[in-house]
Amino acid sequence: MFSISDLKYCYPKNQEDTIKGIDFEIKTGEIFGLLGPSGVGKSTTQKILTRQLDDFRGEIRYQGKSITDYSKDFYQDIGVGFEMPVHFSRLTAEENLDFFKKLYDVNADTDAMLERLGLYPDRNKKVGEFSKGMKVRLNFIRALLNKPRMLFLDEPTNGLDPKNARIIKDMIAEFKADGGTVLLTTHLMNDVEELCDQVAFMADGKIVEINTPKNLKLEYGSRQLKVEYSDNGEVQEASFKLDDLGENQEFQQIIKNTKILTMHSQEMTLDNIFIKITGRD
Ligand SMILES: Nc1ncnc2c1ncn2[C@@H]1O[C@H](COP(=O)(O)OP(=O)(O)OP(=O)(O)O)[C@@H](O)[C@H]1O
Repeated sequence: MFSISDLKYCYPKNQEDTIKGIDFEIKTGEIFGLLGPSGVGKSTTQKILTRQLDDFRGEIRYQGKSITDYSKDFYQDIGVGFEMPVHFSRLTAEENLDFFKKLYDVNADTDAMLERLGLYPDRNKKVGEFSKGMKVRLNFIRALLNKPRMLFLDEPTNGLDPKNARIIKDMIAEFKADGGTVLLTTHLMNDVEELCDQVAFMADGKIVEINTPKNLKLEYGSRQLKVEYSDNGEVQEASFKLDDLGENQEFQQIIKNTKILTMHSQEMTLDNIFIKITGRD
């Protein structure tokens, strides 16, 4: 759906490129996670792909055509959830949505979304009186109000309580199930693990790794087996490499002569992989 080749970008007042030649592809129907520590260029990449920043170098193709060859029809196709919710604070939630709906050919049922995200009772309240979490939820509805085919989300669950974060994640998964494609930026590795088909790690304006979450865990995981056993009434713990369990005498001895309490293969968490790849917490 999106194909990005050798993308570079320098902010007008900066000396150095913020995006330093990145390549990736987002396939139709997948959720692609763009990850990395603060300041590496994730939001800048999103802004370029959504055509908020021009003057990039390299090539960006959407549905096979360069994004610079699209006119306003490009915006009919995409939905964008900015990191910082931007609303008209003197208008009500409903007035905000009605305003933005007028910009599009097709409109979604926003009442149903307001209901689902618990905002329907407050739809006639001025957005200036909304809490941060309410603004984030309204922002998400705005991203979906034109029934987009491609959704750009920058930290969509930021500042939400677990219940509302759950609803947003369900809605993202449903969007994908209905054939939608998503570019997701987040710091929350649980969200990545749950939602993303592919992830790209950025560090200092470059992509340093692209893979599926599962492959990353296999590649970076320690592949250890942790065994908890009872030996003469005393609880003990031991870890073994999964790869040579068959030949490991100590492991064989524990299996034969002790009572096994628990046994778990140890996977690397995405949080640890993130730190390992990007070198930053
Ligand atoms: N308008 C701007 N003018 C100049 N430099 C900018 C501008 N916006 C962002 N930058 C710089 O570009 C770099 C990348 O910023 P960007 O917002 O893309 O990072 P990010 O990875 O999205 O970070 P975060 O996770 O904190 O949102 C940073 O060094 C930032 O200071």
